[in-house]
Amino acid sequence: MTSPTVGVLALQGDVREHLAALERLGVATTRVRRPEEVDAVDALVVPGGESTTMAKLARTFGVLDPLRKRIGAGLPVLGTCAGMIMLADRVLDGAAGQETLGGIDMTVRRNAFGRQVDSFEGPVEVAGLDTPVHGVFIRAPWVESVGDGVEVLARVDHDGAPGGAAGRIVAVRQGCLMATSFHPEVGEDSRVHGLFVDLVRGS
Ligand SMILES: NC(=O)CC[C@H](N)C(=O)O
Repeated sequence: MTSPTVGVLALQGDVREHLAALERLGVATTRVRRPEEVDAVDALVVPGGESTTMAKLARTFGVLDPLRKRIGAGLPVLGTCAGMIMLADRVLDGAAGQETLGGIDMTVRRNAFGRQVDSFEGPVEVAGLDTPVHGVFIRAPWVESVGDGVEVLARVDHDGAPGGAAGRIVAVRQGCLMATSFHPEVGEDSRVHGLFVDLVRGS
């Protein structure tokens, strides 16, 4: 796919920052809020925000099931922070009855980095990038466990230092689904979005 249109799920969260990051890469973008808009995109970003609110709004706006269907049919999706939770097949410490879109065979722990350190920043080495990105973690989840088909792209130590093999999983990929615990849309560095756009173009 040479010139894909990438949608940003625009129910709640930091939609504008994702649109800006994609536009810096020269990608055509659009906001997705209604069922007919779900069908109009070649790929989707699910932003950071609040996953329980986002899931409820997705149900209310009638896009939860259409999105699940498209993800099942191979729609490439990047989820960041709350968006990572939305892409998880299993959630720990979720709200009662919390729904997700699912798609990535992983168990995500919501608000995992704890209340004291619930926001921190630091360098994150991401597979496929030459130098670390500046990771911004805001009440971030981590990935507790992944299935066999899931590639781990990044880990950090609990305190936010680069984690190596022992660190917590903060970025993953399964097929054309990608998720990060941190917010790559904050700041001017669009390289994580670039990795996603490469996936979209290759799909
Ligand atoms: N910055 C974020 O997206 C935070 C995610 C939030 N803690 C949630 O559970 O949805």
